[in-house]
Amino acid sequence: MTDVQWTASPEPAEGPTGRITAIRGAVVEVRFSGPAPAINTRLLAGPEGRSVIEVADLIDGHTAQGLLLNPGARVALGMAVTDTGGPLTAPVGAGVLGRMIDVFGAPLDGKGPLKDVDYLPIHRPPVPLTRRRPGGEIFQTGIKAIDLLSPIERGGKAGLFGGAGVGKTVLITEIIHNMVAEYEGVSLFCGIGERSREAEELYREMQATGVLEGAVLVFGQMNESPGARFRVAHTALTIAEHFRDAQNRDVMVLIDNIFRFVQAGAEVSGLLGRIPSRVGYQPTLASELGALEERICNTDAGAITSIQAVYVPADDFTDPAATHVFSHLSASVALSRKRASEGLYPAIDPLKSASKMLTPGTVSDRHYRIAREVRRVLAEYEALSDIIAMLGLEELSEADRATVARARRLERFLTQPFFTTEQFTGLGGRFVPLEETLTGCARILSGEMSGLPESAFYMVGAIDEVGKRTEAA
Ligand SMILES: Nc1ncnc2c1ncn2[C@@H]1O[C@H](COP(=O)(O)OP(=O)(O)OP(=O)(O)O)[C@@H](O)[C@H]1O
Repeated sequence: MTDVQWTASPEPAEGPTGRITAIRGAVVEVRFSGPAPAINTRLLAGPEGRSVIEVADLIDGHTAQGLLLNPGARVALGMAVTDTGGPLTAPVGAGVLGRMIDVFGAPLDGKGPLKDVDYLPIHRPPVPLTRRRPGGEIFQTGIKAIDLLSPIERGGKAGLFGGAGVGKTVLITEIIHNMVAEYEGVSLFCGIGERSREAEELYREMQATGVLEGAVLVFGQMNESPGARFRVAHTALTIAEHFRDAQNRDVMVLIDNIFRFVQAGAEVSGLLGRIPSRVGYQPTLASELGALEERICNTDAGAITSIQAVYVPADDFTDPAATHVFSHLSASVALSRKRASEGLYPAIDPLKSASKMLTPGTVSDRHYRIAREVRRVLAEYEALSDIIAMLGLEELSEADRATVARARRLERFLTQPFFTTEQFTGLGGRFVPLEETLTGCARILSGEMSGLPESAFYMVGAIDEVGKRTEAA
């Protein structure tokens, strides 16, 4: 850990001191002569208080067990520990805009200390139900498959689910690209347990596209301690809540990857010697996730919209981490390995992706009808796929063949070149307004385009491009 780390938080109050009596990896036991500090209290140890410990358990009235949050810092038996009397704090206010910080609020961008910030505790109860406001509006992403089949709610929570390497990070970066520039609120990106390279790339890209000024980046990447990865989401949410509550602004919180939050919680639980629960996860999974997710909500002051990438271990969508995250969301976009292997990017599975916004009263009737029809045609195609594999297309009835023709064109039309993948696909990105996506799907569904080659529909933006492509060929 760097020197700036501990200077990021305000000066520790001169509180009661204790002594370290045991060290087990990142877990430290501290004995106080007076009463032990409360759970979640921040303790400081080592030279100039550089080692930050968060109290996790109380062993008896005088002894606390805590997690060392910065692994580079050294602690030793007998070392003095100061009780700061409060929890970890996060910097909030205009001074964090345009900055990249870590879980302690320390700058990671080399631009010097944060100015013009206050500090707030990172632990807060969720907003009571009476102060919450329902959403109801749709956020356009410009990504055809998402806008059509799992529209994202303004002030809602959306999850991008997928196994390793199916395109979660690419998709979330594209959403940032398409939405952040036009978004009038504050964007907050929280990186949890992913590669540091991705953090650096995102920072550079946001700087290059000029959206960094209205954004905050908070990182606890995979090289950080489990405690830091576990708490970084709380730091990020505290910053988001402050923009909402104190400045009445809308905030978009992008999290890559919420699974790593659950995973860090499992590591912390293991370090503290708690008995694991189903599939090795912590017994407190549901409450930990609930305490975090429930903080993301709308109030009269403003809306927090959140888009979260969710890693699905071994592509098993019944994994407890994935199902628990799923239960908090208003829209879920499932990425499929099969589609990725066929090059159908974004590899969104139209039948598994869903949104509670896709109901007649919320989206337009046209949107609802077309989305249902697209799903129906694709589901029929899937049901026919075994017969096609065994007997061939020729054995199908005329009506089924027409369905297959439409489904295969729809599948290709729902692919899209991304701005953020331009360097390696060589194709310019496309932002497709919802109306154009609907028109394209309606035309394919009507059968009027079944005469055109399937390849003409692959990696296009709006439907006019299909015609232009066939004319040029
Ligand atoms: N929309 C896309 N267009 C073209 N290629 C893509 C697209 N999405 C993903 N890919 C390919 O898939 C690779 C993996 O994508 P990405 O890193 O987003 O996956 P991930 O699901 O975040 O993986 P991990 O779980 O390992 O972080 C990319 O490097 C790229 O080659």
